[in-house]
Amino acid sequence: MAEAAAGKLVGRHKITDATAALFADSAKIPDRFIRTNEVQAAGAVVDGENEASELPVVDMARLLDPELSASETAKLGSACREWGFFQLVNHGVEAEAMQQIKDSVAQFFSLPLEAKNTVAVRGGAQGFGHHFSGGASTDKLDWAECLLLFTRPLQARNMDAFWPTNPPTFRHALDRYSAEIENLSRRLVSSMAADLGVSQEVLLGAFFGDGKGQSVSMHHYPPCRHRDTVVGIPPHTDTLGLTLLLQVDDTPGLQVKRAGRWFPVRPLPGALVVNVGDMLDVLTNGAYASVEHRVVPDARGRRVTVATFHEACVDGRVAPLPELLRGGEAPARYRSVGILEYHKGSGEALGQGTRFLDSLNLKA
Ligand SMILES: O=C(O)CCC(=O)C(=O)O
Ligand SMILES: [Fe+2]
Repeated sequence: MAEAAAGKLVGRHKITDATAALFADSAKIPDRFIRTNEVQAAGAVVDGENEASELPVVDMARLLDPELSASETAKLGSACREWGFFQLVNHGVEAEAMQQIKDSVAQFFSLPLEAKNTVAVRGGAQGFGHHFSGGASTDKLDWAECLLLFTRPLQARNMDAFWPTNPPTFRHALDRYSAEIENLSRRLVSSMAADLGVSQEVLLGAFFGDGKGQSVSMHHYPPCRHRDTVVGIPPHTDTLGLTLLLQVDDTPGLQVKRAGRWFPVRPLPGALVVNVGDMLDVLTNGAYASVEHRVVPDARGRRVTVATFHEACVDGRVAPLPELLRGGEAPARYRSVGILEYHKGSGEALGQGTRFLDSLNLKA
């Protein structure tokens, strides 16, 4: 949900003492958090026991193996087209880097509020606080705390203001994890280029060329005794290009929408959950789907996650890749938009509870 420019347009609230007390004991939920109507209107949840409801699984080791690569690339492509989501196993992120970021983020969220508020939001996108507020329920709050930080390009980091020094491992852990995830994303995007039949150089440049942004959004969803009345994160699509989600514990909560119903994601041990964001949907001219998802808090366990977002554009524009339009032979599904207008538009849309991608759709 995070994007660089949105904070200027849509506010993020600080976490208050009253909210911290509520998150520690959810016996009685105040009005500001009660969203029963929204929860009911969002639709039915599919029974997670049904095997057919499982998210596709993609194996990075197979993508890199010359003998297995072709079939695994096809699997990756169909996951991005059909679901917009998959679990990535054997991703190769160093085990120690994974453990460090998990421990550091979990420890940060366990601190008293006063310590967390040393890196509180200050009117912009970054820092510790609630999610972006706005949309259909402007006055309502999510059942979650969030620490959002810009990690790339390196000059976008505002370490003094927003990077915690408590726990002492935090900054190093995030720096290392950010680099690991960028490297992994490069490998994934290369395989996506192979699946799409477009130049690897162009797609890699779109994501990782000079100045391209990476941001990391860390979430803590406290348990809630009245989970059917509150919202962890409301239904949304990710406005940037590609998201890789690390689930720190095995508490479920993420749900993906498919054919009008919500499919719970059951975290595979050690896997990352990857999803297509709106920018990649536009770049692929709609071939890859940016799909709605949401988070429902658990009744008993807390849930901690680390979502890493990468933005993507070509020559400063978010537009279908010319290769996919085959010199005008294939109709463009989306109009082209400059990156600044894109960020501004998605920030405004978020505030109005609409989706900026829809305004780019030429077929709508
Ligand atoms: O925490 C999660 O499971 C999902 C987070 C998410 O969807 C987001 O930050 O955009
Ligand atoms: Fe998301």
